[in-house]
Amino acid sequence: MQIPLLPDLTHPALTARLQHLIDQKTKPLGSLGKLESLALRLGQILGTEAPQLQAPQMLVCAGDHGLAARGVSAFPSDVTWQMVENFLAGGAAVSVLARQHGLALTVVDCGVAKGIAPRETTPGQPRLLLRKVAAGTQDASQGPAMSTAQCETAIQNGIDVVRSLPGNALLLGEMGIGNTSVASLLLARLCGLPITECTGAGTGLDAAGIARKCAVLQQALDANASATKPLAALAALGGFEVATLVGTVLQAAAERRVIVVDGFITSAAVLVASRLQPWVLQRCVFAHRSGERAHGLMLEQMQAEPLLDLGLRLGEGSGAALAWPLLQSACAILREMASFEAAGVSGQSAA
Ligand SMILES: O=C(O)c1ccc[n+]([C@@H]2O[C@H](COP(=O)([O-])O)[C@@H](O)[C@H]2O)c1
Ligand SMILES: Cc1cc2nc[nH]c2cc1C
Repeated sequence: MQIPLLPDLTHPALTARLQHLIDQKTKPLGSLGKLESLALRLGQILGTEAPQLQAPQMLVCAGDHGLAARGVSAFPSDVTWQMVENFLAGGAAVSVLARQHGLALTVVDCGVAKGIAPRETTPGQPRLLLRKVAAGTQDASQGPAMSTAQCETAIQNGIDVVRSLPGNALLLGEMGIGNTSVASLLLARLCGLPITECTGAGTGLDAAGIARKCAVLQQALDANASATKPLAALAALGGFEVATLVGTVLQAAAERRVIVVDGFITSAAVLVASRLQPWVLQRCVFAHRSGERAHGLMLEQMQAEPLLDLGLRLGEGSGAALAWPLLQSACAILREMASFEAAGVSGQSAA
């Protein structure tokens, strides 16, 4: 496995030109709020004053977790494969939203416990890729969830999947019963935070359930105490879908694609990727702040400002899909909105 190298995208001349263009549009300075910083970022990522999003790809990575047997989720592991089938059949939230917004949907079996049967690819329909490293991870409360080799294979799978996809925008989603535990563990380990601050309800645990989850997660941290570096932490505490996502983030960032990050779990993958290659964050748009308690904390650790705050806590890429029209609008504003000069509108404020 070779971690892709990323150049720094900071380009003061382009940034200044983009900011000037945005400021000269027919509107009071700053009045389009976060859409303005979004437009600036998209221009920087795509390296142009006239950004155009092409062939957007929604990638949903799925995997199962040995930890789930310890009662850390409100749902059983079988829901992972059942939802994969639902994604492919077109009935899940992400299926509906991807259809609505014209996002090509690819579901990747990164390590679902049950065998997912291959199927024919029909153009315009959700696609299945089988990249299963193993049938679920080991129980991280007893030792490493993955071997180093398994973790590297999953990262490489993510790199290869992105290489095979067209377009210049990648929207990230995931599915895996137990994977809020993975995200909490990675946040605690990589940011040095107490597990109680990093742990929440996931699919719907009550207060007593969260307390039990915290106790199990503390055991996982203790059982993997020496795994402190990003890759070691990912192997010891992570999941196959999270490691695959790390690979997709690294590759998409290296190719200068726009990366639209969904919720708590996809953000955890970005956190790991950014510890391997800090410039990754320049290529990311954080779609929303999840209702999962520690997501705000995780975003703060990356100094990330999410676009939406709708109380979503579904995952699947649903928040990324919902934010997509904002990215399209930001590009259209940059490309099509008139300047004061072109429209003959007086650009001087009276004050
Ligand atoms: O994306 C989020 O912020 C998010 C927050 C809570 C739950 N989820 C989804 O719920 C599943 C994990 O929850 P849990 O309780 O099984 O750890 C997994 O399939 C995620 O897609 C996702
Ligand atoms: C039903 C269900 C759907 C999901 N989608 C993403 N995570 C999920 C978890 C559950 C339980």
